Amino acid sequence: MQVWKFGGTSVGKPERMHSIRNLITSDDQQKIIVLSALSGTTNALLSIGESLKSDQPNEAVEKIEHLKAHYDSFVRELYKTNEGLTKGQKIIENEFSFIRSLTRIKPFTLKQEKELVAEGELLSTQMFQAYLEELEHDSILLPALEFMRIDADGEPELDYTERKLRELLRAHGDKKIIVTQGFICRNPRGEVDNLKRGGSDYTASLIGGAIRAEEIQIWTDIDGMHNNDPRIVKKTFPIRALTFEEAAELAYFGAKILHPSTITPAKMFGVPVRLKNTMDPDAEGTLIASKTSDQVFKAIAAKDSITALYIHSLRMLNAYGFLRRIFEVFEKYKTPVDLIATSEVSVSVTIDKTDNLTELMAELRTFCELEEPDYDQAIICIVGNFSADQAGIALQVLKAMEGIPIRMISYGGTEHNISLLVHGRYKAEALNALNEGLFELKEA
Ligand SMILES: Nc1ncnc2c1ncn2[C@@H]1O[C@H](COP(=O)(O)OP(=O)(O)O)[C@@H](O)[C@H]1O
Ligand SMILES: N[C@@H](CC(=O)OP(=O)(O)O)C(=O)O
Repeated sequence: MQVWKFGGTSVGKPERMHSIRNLITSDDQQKIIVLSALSGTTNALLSIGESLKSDQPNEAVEKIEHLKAHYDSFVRELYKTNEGLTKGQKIIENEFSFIRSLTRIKPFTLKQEKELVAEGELLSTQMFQAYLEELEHDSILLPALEFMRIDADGEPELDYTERKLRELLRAHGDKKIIVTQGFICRNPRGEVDNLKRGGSDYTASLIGGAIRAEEIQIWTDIDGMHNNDPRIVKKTFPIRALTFEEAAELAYFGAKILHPSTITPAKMFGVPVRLKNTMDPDAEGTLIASKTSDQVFKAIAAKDSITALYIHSLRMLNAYGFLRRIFEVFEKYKTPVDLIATSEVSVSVTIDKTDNLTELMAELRTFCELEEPDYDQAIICIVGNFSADQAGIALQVLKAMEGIPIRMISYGGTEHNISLLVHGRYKAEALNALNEGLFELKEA
């Protein structure tokens, strides 16, 4: 069985839903179809939540009716028959009456916000499955809230998903097309929760891993993973093959096409991930698996809003145990460290989670000297084959970066990654300079 995920842009218009129906029914293979919310919906729901949090119910109601009008016209174009349309309208009435009911709950808490934001996927999947039913496709909707759960740390419980999905598929596994929601899940309290923004990719790979799928396909609006961020750099091109490790680095360091955690479950069970373009289904896309090409420079990504901490030992030279003590503090405050640069008496690290920064820094100050952190930094991550025996690789990178100030460099952590820390204001310049300096670009 394959798992296919369609993102917001792929379901964002009625004609796109028509196209994905053609895609998923073009062969006879059984598939699990994971859908995101219609593009713009998650942001619209979060904005309604903001109005409710700031106790502005009238503003929220206005936003709700505006969003509902969009869905009303969407279903008028989606369905072909009166029966289908009536079903679609009923789905919208039900879900919007729940959304309206949230405006009466005071105070509006995080629990309600999570319920509100889940409506995007609940709407898109019900509407799409009703459309499949209208066309008499052999399909069923499996509620993700019945098999997707996170633990107290927000980590998905893969064993639970595996067990629950096995039961559900035993009961409904004869259906050709099994539709489910991306992004949403339950938490240990049984409440509705989610896998964070862009989390539908993660849902697809968790399902793919849990059922040991033949392949996971992520369908979006571009022909695969590009060698650089196409939103910032003009001359980018798709990469045909990446290893799990390379793709994970790129996703973690900002390649928005994939949620940062997507690769983990796929890699764990060796399930290949293929990135495909809904607007151009014949384009080859990118295959993420165990093999790769031996090209030196493969791709670049950038991660924003990074904070750099500069930590100095009070004991100066030969201070063994110093690193352990520092990292225990990061562990205590559940703050992952991305880049590290060390000298004999100092360590510089970067973090992107800063919710405990004041406490973390206060604790470090009990045994270290700290400089003022640098905020608004960007990590530029270059992925490729950087064999330790090959000369000149770092030189090429630094040459391309000539004229752009670099704050930190990480080289040698693996043979596949070079990371640079620059101030956020140099991010676009760095991505463009590296694109020109490291790739042979064909004229468009
Ligand atoms: N390296 C990259 N390769 C391809 N796309 C990228 C890359 N970096 C950023 N993107 C952006 O990711 C977008 C697709 O991701 P996303 O908007 O989350 O899609 P979806 O709504 O289908 O989930 C593309 O339109 C592209 O602008
Ligand atoms: N709808 C959610 C989940 C998601 O993954 O969306 P998309 O596939 O459009 O990135 C979000 O906007 O975050």
